Amino acid sequence: MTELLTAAQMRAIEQAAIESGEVTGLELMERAGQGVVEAIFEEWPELEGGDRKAVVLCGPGNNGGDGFVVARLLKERGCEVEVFLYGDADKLPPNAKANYERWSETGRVAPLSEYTRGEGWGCDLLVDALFGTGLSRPSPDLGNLYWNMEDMVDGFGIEFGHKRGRPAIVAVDFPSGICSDSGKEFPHEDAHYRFAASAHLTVSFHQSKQGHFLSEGAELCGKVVVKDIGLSEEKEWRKDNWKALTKLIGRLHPNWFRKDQDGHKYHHGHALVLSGSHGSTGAARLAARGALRIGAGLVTLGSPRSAMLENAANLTAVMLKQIDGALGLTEVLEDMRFNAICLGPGLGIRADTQALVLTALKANRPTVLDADALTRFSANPDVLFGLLHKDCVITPHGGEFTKLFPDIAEKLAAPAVTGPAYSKVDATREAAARAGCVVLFKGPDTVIADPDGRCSINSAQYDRAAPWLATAGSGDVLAGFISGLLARGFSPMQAAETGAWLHVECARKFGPGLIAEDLAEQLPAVFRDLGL
Ligand SMILES: NC(=O)C1=CN([C@@H]2O[C@H](COP(=O)(O)OP(=O)(O)OC[C@H]3O[C@@H](n4cnc5c(N)ncnc54)[C@H](OP(=O)(O)O)[C@@H]3O)[C@@H](O)[C@H]2O)[C@@H](O)CC1
Ligand SMILES: Nc1ncnc2c1ncn2[C@@H]1O[C@H](COP(=O)(O)OP(=O)(O)O)[C@@H](O)[C@H]1O
Ligand SMILES: [K+]
Repeated sequence: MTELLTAAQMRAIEQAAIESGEVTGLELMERAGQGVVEAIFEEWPELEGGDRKAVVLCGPGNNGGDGFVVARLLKERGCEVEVFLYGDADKLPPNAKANYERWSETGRVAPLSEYTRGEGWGCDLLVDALFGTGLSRPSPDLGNLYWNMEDMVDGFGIEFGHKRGRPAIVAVDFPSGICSDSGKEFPHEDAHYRFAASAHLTVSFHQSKQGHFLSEGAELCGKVVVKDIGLSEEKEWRKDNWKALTKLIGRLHPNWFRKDQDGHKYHHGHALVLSGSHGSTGAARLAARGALRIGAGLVTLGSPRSAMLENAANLTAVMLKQIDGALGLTEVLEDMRFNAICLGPGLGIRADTQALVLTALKANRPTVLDADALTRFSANPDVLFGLLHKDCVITPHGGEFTKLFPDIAEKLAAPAVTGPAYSKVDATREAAARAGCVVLFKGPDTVIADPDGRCSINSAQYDRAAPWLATAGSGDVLAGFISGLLARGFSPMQAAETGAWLHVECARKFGPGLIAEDLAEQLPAVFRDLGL
């Protein structure tokens, strides 16, 4: 897993390195500029040599300082470079000022208004070094520029390489206008057209930042490349701060999923999934099949009497047991071999769902609550929070999250006014602390947090985009995946992270045309690809 930093964490790491004498701020800025130029030519080798023109837009802080380094290095590599500054050169921070002066020895710096007033783009490469991690408020006067950049990113590729006027756009650290912690744009009522820049390529430093993977961040960054700027491993700092670090879930190791060669089915747990009544049974069957495919030794679907025939006609490897209401569930759970429970998909939001949830939670087994098992508590979430325990995982989508945590959802939905803005990471952490269990908050940027503050993002963005997951029932399959992993003995956090990651892998394996039934059927191929 990779760690994602906030602006404050990046500054702390930078500060620690500078104070230890390991590096100076000016050296870091030079390496950042070098990293950007390296990434540009790696992405577009055709920009090297020949008659190429670059425009570099520099801002009033250190992001602008990186821009002056980029301008100098591009010029050294043979580009014709024009530089525009937003703000007052006399107020630049010291390192940025030093690089401004260095550039000024060989080139001119014009005010940004000269560029934005001009006709067309007039370059092959546009470097956005206006704002990075220090952006703290909206920039209404840049709305028009941002809007044009979005247009350029959308239209890119048609004439690039043939006709000047459709530049490749590179963002230094972030497309300007995005909050680096939350990925939100800073809106402003006076802004024209757009609130943040767009880019084809974003080059960041040392480690990715949270905002590259949250909210609008991923959409506007294009592609993110992270360049090493020689900051050390900062082991001490990490030891003190590990809980506050957000992880990006990456490729999982096959050992994670292997089954012992000599184990029998009860070694891998027995998951119980509760079905809704007749006519509402498909969701639970999707979850049950997901739990079985992901490796639970046994999976039983608990069905009310009214739906027994319907379920029996549609199940083979998944077993079926009649469970009528909370009393029936209490009796079944006397069998301690049921070591994971999944409730919610298709369960309905009547009072009997509440009774089932309360019974399941009192049994104190690893439990996944999804869909109706969450919605049922919209009017009284505190009743639910009072019973949830540390072995639970709840898996709300945006609507369910809002019903359970209305005040947190309101903060998350509020427009960013000052930076750093309240993020989906902040929201999920706060929700997990309140619920007292793992919360998996769905979306292309699925965020998972536990009550201790550990947090990770499962990204279905960039080259892991999986828009076909937005299909009815895919969340039910995820709930099943997580329950199956709980049955196998994964901890709630591990089960949620692993289930979410495999869910996206399955969607990508199948690709366009995916429907929920297809997801679990991709698991064998995904496991094989992992080397299992
Ligand atoms: N940390 C590191 O390790 C490294 C960092 N590096 C680079 O530094 C960047 C961070 O630099 P940074 O902190 O100077 O912030 P930056 O993004 O340039 O913007 C702040 C400036 O903008 C101003 N300002 C803010 N909002 C505004 C608005 N709406 N409209 C107008 N002005 C506004 C704000 O003014 P103030 O809020 O103080 O009034 C301040 O002057 C980082 O992204 C990376 O590129 C690399 O060199 C490598 C090592
Ligand atoms: N555009 C998208 N890109 C990636 N994943 C998505 C996207 N839209 C939805 N998902 C994922 O699909 C699943 C949908 O779950 P949910 O909304 O509960 O659906 P349902 O209730 O129909 O099963 C979640 O895991 C969510 O993260
Ligand atoms: K930028």
